[in-house]
Amino acid sequence: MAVYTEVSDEALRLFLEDYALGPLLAFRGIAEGVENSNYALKTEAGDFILTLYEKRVDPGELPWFLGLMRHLAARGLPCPEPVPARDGEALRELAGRPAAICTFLPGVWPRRVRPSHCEPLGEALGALHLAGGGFAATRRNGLGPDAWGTLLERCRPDADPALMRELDGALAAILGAWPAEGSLPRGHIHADLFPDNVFFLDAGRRPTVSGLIDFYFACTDLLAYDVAVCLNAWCFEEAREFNVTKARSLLRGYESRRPLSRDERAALPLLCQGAAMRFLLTRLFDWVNTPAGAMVTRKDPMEYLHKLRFFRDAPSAEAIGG
Ligand SMILES: Nc1ncnc2c1ncn2[C@@H]1O[C@H](COP(=O)(O)OP(=O)(O)O)[C@@H](O)[C@H]1O
Ligand SMILES: N[C@@H](CCOP(=O)(O)O)C(=O)O
Repeated sequence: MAVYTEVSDEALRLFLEDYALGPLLAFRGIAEGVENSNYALKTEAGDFILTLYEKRVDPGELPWFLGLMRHLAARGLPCPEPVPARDGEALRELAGRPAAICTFLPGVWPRRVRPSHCEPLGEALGALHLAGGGFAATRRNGLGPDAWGTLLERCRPDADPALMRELDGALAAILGAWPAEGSLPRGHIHADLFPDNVFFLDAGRRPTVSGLIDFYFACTDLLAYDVAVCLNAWCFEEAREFNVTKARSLLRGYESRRPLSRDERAALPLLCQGAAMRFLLTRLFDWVNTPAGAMVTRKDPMEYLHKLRFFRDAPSAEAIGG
């Protein structure tokens, strides 16, 4: 479910009067997604996505997200491009919510990740990091290492004490070893580049990336941390074993655009533990705080406990594909 705010035909008609997109041809709510309300929109000018930003997105940060997407799209990255209205403004209001229209991207996200998806994914991530280079404004990572301790405390009252003890130990080890400020390259990262945020056109044996979406966790942080997020999200099998072939393909693709430094490569097992901790904690928080009966599918935190343990025990960067 991801239509939290309904839009009436009349409200949409009035909203579209501000744009030069021609008459409306079709309009439907999109069931996928969890954060915002998304609608597919077709006008004489083509296909678009209308997003109404819901409570978890800070309206003050929307200009940064939309600005980054505009910057990346202008540099050829296949990401949604905010569409300005006649007055030049893309960020507007509809049904009492901040709202924007973005370009529609073709393709589908892979329900089952194959090794052949991982190299093009890595290339697209490397391209994103390079293209982000010229975007001057920065955004702090609100779900970075300095937020994990607070998140852990917020989970503690409702979580299993043995799990909390394990996470206390793991978090202390991760934070104690985390790369010092300035020691690894930084830039704009996606920070949530999971399979459901990457569209492919499945052209035979070599799928091609046709879209990168959902930039609403994007921020300015260690570039290699984004690689670590992808190693977590793309390189484990259903039965939870790590697939080093997928990891090597991902890194090969990434390095074809942006080679990792020796220090970045050496830091990968630690960054992967950090990324596993981040998704474990947000999932755990949502797990204990989602009211019974809410129309949202909760994601399994324990999947990330398993990944955290795997990366903690990895003997070297080579063991995880680096
Ligand atoms: N630019 C786009 N082009 C095509 N489809 C899109 C686009 N943006 C979003 N979608 C569709 O909307 C769904 C939810 O989008 P997403 O950004 O993941 O939502 P949320 O932020 O609520 O999790 C996607 O799975 C996709 O089907
Ligand atoms: N990728 C995160 C959850 C964020 O969901 P999204 O629909 O906004 O990508 C996770 O798997 O925990």
